[in-house]
Amino acid sequence: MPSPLFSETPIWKKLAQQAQRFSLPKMHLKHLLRQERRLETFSLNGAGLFYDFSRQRIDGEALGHLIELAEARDLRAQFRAMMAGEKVNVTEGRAALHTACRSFSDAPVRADGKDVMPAIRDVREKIRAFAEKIRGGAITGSTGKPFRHIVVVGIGGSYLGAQFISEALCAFADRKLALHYLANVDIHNFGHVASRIDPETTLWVMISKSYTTAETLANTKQAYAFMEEKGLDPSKHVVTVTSEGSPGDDPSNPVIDAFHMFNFIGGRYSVTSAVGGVPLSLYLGYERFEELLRGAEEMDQHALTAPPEKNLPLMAALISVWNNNFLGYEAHAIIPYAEPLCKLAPHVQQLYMESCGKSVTKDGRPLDGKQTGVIIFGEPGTNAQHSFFQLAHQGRPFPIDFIGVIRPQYEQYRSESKGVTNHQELWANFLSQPMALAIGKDDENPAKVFSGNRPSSTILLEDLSPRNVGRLLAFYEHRTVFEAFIWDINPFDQFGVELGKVMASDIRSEMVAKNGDEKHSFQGMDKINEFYLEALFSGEKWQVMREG
Ligand SMILES: O=P(O)(O)OC[C@H]1O[C@](O)(CO)[C@@H](O)[C@@H]1O
Repeated sequence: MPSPLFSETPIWKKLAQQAQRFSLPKMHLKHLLRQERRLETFSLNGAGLFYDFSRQRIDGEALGHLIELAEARDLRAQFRAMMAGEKVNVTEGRAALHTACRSFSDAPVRADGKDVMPAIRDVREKIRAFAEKIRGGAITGSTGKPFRHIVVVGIGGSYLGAQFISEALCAFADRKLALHYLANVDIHNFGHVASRIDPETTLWVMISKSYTTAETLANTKQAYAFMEEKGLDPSKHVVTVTSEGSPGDDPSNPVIDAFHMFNFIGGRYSVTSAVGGVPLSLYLGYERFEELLRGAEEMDQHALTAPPEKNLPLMAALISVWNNNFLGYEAHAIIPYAEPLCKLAPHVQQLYMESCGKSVTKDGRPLDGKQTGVIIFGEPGTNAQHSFFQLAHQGRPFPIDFIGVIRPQYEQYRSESKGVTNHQELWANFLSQPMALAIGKDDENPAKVFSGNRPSSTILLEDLSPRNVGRLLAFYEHRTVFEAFIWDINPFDQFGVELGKVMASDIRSEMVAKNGDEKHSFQGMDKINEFYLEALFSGEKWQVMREG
């Protein structure tokens, strides 16, 4: 029996009624914030994170109904099924076992009846040994020099997670190693990287689960041509991370080493597999990668075992659904007041928008667009304050996650300006922004009125250690899947990326024909694309446009 559509459940109706109360002036956040014990009532501690939702447009009654929602949709049972290896990715007939990647327990985890843990432990061990050899100089490039540059080639889930973590933890990185990312097929990305590396001391890490992704294959070819042009032997400069049996898992194409990821791990959930493990262990050392895994494991266990009213990612999912489906916000910003988390928002953007950007339930029943994910974006504070916060304060409202860190990674720099350290200045803003958004301000001049009543949550970490970053990573992963479980959508497939790829393939065929025969005509294509292809190949139409 499929579960009823969320919008047809009694709890949906109750929540919709609750939401109406929040349009009353007395429910403005400036009043709600005066409630006694507001912070204590609407905040949680768990797995090393503090999650404060006291500045959300919520009260005890609405919260009670949200907890009821968690029970009505059986969220923890769905999460348990995911962690136990059931085929929760129903449209692709697969398990979603990213949590197994960071399990250090002796308990088996079965997918298709087979314990996946031995293979996962083997990969971890292989990563540890490999990273030690590269970092210690036991494996060198083809001219015998130790590696000093790592170029990670991959896109989407085979890139964004590693980039988020490597930025977050770069204070711990080996100073002798520079890390570069080559994701975009745009030749500017390659040119930029090529101009910053020393080819002889460069290790290329090719990451692709499928090894069919056009951008990654094009960049891999470019890298091979570059190495050969420099007289280097690619087999001594390349390592691959891919699925067993993929086109890249090819023994006839020798590489220094090959690491497997598994089909039960989705790209955007793969940073704790070899996808993140190889580049992060090279850059930070395996021990730090393992600390990250242990932090993620703590959050996994918390999400699995804590009851809904104490469960951080589950509560964050409930709040997000409340904001989206019942209060009508269509976007959500992630604003870390911590520069090392500068790539958190792009990572969560893919994680969440690829997972929750769906239009049907997991068994194919149509949903209206308002019943699935919102638009995620973000930038670190205080930079965000000087770019788009004008709109956040006086334009269209959107909920925000403010993320703060008590102790910075660089505690040694303590000079003061206006009587405070840089970190204290950062905190003054980190504290003022959610308050200003919530409370607002009246003014005789309408242009200076702040309507307030703009919701936000605050997430606090003690520091940016690998363990805490792992906890944060898993918090957002679980928040994402809990939301999907509420809507009954599949957060593990991504058919929405296919149509554009197919169309690109048709256009590519036209380009191939033109490259082979300059007389090839684009006539017969749709008129708009004909125009652009003419512009690309001849420049004439562009000329016409400029003259016109
Ligand atoms: O690891 P691959 O197979 O190269 O895929 C890269 C990315 O492309 C996507 O399929 C979407 O375009 C992502 O889901 C995936 O992470």
